[in-house]
Amino acid sequence: MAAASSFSAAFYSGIPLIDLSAPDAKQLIVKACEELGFFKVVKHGVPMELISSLESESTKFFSLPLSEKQRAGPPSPFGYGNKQIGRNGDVGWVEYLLLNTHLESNSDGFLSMFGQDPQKLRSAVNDYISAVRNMAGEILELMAEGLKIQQRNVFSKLVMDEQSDSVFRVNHYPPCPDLQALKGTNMIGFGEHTDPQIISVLRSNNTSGFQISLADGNWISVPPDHSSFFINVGDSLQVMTNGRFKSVKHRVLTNSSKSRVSMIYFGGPPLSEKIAPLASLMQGEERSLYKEFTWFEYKRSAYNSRLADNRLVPFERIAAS
Ligand SMILES: C=C1C[C@]23C[C@@]1(O)CC[C@H]2[C@@]12CC[C@H](O)[C@@](C)(C(=O)O1)[C@H]2[C@@H]3C(=O)O
Ligand SMILES: O=C(O)CCC(=O)C(=O)O
Ligand SMILES: [Fe+2]
Repeated sequence: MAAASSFSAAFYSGIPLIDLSAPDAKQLIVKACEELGFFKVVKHGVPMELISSLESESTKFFSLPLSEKQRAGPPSPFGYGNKQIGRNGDVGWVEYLLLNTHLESNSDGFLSMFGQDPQKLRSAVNDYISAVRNMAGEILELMAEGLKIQQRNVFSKLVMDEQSDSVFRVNHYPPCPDLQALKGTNMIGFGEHTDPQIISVLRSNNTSGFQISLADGNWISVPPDHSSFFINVGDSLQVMTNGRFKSVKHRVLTNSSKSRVSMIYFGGPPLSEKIAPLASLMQGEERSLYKEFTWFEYKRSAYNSRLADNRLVPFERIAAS
């Protein structure tokens, strides 16, 4: 397993904090998406019981013997995975469940293998996804309003659509025993990458490890907060805003003594949806930085890439000289 090249950075105190109920939320969200592509959300309205219930059902699942968990894998692309991320050679100190948000679409009836009480995990996942999807929709509407786009559902309709190709993931990072031996070096739990979709909504327990990369290339550690959500701008939203919003590069480093459990909703558009910079956001002579593509085309290309690759390069327009 790879070690991160630097010591884990000190906690960063500059993460934008958005109170979803505040009147200035939309302007602050736009600023955060332009500067970092990342922010923390409080007063989000998602009941803590839903969050705790999913966390405890997931913890029960990950405590099962490996042989039982493996009955729900390997992820192809959905299912239980251990250390291998994607199918192109990436590895991390992590085990996970990767699910289609339309639970009935998950292959091979693997949902029925969800531990001792499959129904409980299944309904915890369903309730959680539906609450978080609504919150993502609300945030995407605030983004459109903050950008002064007339059609306030221009982004939200993509993830709220019945055909939306959204994904849900629960990651478990066990404490990393090799850490002591390596004295102060952190192993990679989940290697650096950007998320391909429109928006990612992350919630974790109180274990540190999540880092984002700033524009200057420095990595900063995000203080964990189990009662808040963290929002990542994904590649597709960067394209729709013609680069105005930044798809944030992030990674997870392991912890030597505590396990980390995170749950991430990746809000993606329907497969047939055409993704391109919105004409209404182009100012004056501004040129489109990206070629139009369907989400299906982007996804196919993304799933053939390595985690750390810049997946937008093949879709960039060459600037005219
Ligand atoms: C290495 C890979 C894993 C990934 C598919 C990919 O080929 C490149 C993008 C990766 C990523 C990152 C964000 C999400 O965790 C994810 C589910 C996604 O949509 O894109 C993963 C993919 C995965 O784990 O299958
Ligand atoms: O587990 C985490 O905290 C983040 C993982 C992540 O970035 C991902 O699954 O795409
Ligand atoms: Fe990610």
